[in-house]
Amino acid sequence: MSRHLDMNILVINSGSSSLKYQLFKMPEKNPVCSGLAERIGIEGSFIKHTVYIRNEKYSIEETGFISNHSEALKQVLALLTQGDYAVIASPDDIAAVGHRVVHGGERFSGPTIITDEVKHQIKRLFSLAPLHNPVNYKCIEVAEQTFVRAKQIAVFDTAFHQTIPEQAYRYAIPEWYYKEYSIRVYGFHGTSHKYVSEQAINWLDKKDSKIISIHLGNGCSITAIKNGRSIDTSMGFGPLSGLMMGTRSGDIDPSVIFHLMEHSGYTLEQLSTLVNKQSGLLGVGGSSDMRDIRKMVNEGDAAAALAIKLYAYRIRKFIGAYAAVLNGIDAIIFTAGVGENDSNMREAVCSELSYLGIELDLARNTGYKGELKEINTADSKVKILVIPTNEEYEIAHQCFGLLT
Ligand SMILES: Nc1ncnc2c1ncn2[C@@H]1O[C@H](COP(=O)(O)OP(=O)(O)O)[C@@H](O)[C@H]1O
Ligand SMILES: CC(=O)OP(=O)(O)O
Ligand SMILES: [Mg+2]
Repeated sequence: MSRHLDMNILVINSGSSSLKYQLFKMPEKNPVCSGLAERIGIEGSFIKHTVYIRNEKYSIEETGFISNHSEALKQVLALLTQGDYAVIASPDDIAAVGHRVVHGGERFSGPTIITDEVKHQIKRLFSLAPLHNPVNYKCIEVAEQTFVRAKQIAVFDTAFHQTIPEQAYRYAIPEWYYKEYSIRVYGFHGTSHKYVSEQAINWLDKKDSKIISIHLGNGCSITAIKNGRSIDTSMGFGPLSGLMMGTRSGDIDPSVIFHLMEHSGYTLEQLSTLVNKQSGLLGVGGSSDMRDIRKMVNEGDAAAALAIKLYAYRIRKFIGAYAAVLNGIDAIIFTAGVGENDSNMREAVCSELSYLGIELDLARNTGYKGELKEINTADSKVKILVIPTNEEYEIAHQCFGLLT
């Protein structure tokens, strides 16, 4: 199946629990191949690799525990270059590798060629995005060693949120902390919020648009988007605040941290582990994976049922807040692993939002086929859209723009 291609851009999207990749022959939107390594670091890891030839797709799945992202990436590279499902003859066939990098601080507002200095900046931000930047950095190093002739390009999750106004990005602490330590809201999942909101704007065919984009993956965030620009978002200084997530707590009163430090002798590292890795769905319900939680709920598990309630409640609360921030809503978007696939979660979120003009059509809420779908009733004032995110295509598109 091996074939030679020219302007190939390989995109690596390392999330907190998964590694996704797609290879594009730009400017074509359809990928040459795509894949996903899931449940990295937890039981039941697997890699699914799919090759697209004309209108057919051919997939293989490899199972076996994958302990970390660099191991996952090495397996991916073997799939790309060896065996029946290989799509490139040699690593030199890749012109550029686009890397999703989660935290770019205030410095990066667009795609950036990775130099030693850029790597230094990514490293400096490790402590602010501990589940992501170290993994993103590792993937850059593995890619540099493998694709020695390719340009390595970073596309930052924070870039889309650089339009957030001061009243939303500043915390109510003395300015000195902003000036000296750059403490402010940065916001994350920007590539995803940008991509899905652009699809929604096309769908609405409306010049002035007020959109709430809800990204529910392992990490979760919600963004208020006015006329295509992010004006507020639930994640802040790091990808920890806001919604409840797979293993992250989302919003938590900082007094809880002070209390645990003072009375239980927790170290900084233990506290970071608690709110980043032991909380969210995992901490409340017993698994970080929504599919497991759903199974547990079906088996009558009360903790898993509570986890779902908390998760949906927090999203509803933010929709209310962002309706106020935007002074109205034209559309809400559900995207990413949970947002796209979990119709029960969409139902739980949309229930009791009719005062905002959000009316879900239960029949349309099912049978999602991986394409943009409108799931509101005909009378609903607000469109409810399920839109598959495609961070990889967005990254390839931005890399292509930078190179050409
Ligand atoms: N069919 C499904 N029903 C419910 N949840 C799902 C389904 N498919 C995937 N998910 C959930 O999506 C989440 C992962 O989303 P994803 O966007 O891939 O995460 P990330 O990119 O942050 O690693 C997991 O919690 C997983 O359980
Ligand atoms: C920023 C973030 O939380 O990313 P992910 O959802 O991929 O973990
Ligand atoms: Mg993700």
